[in-house]
Amino acid sequence: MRIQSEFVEGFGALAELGPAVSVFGSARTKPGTPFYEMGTQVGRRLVEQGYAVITGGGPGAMEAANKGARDAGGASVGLGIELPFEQGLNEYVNLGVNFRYFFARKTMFVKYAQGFIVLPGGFGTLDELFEAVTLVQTQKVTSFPIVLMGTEYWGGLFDWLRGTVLDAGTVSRKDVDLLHLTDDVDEAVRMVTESDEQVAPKRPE
Ligand SMILES: C/C(=C\CNc1ncnc2c1ncn2[C@@H]1O[C@H](COP(=O)(O)O)[C@@H](O)[C@H]1O)CO
Repeated sequence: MRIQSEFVEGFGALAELGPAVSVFGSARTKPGTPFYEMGTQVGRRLVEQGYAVITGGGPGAMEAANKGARDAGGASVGLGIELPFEQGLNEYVNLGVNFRYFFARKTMFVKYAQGFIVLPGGFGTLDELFEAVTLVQTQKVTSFPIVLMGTEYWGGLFDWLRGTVLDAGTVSRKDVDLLHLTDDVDEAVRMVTESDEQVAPKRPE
């Protein structure tokens, strides 16, 4: 069965990955733009801190993070998805797995990551962001940090959640505090790695 084999293949490919951070972001971010540069820096810094980088394996911000990770000599994972306008995995992926089903792929983003960094993005990125935060909120996964990068880009959403949504009582203070916001790559990487050290202080060499 195709669905089952996607889970089996994904688990098999990623089982030995070691510590990793999933990086989400727009498929439309163009090389040479500030957000693309931010993505490459994130990929690079994560690898320098001993983490593999997991992305959707596509163009834009995903490619940027994979490029940073690959150029820094680290594991650069791409979880590709079959789409009608598919472009294949970007050239900076050095461990790729392809999926037909979004839900099998999403399981891999969460199961093998110790944190999430979210670059500016559209519907796909928002879907991945809120899936991650819902799983943490409902304690279906360990409480991983979720860091949004780009204060100007995400500021409106962040303020809306902390204002309208919190005031309406549809989320709790604890829920909105799961999300962090910064422009600083080192701070973003520190937030995900420091929390991981607290959760898993000893990792086998
Ligand atoms: C839109 C274009 C190509 C799409 N190719 C994708 N390849 C892999 N993963 C993708 C793709 N598009 C979306 N995703 C996933 O959603 C997130 C980005 O979505 P957004 O709507 O662009 O923010 C990303 O993290 C992927 O996991 C042609 O440019």
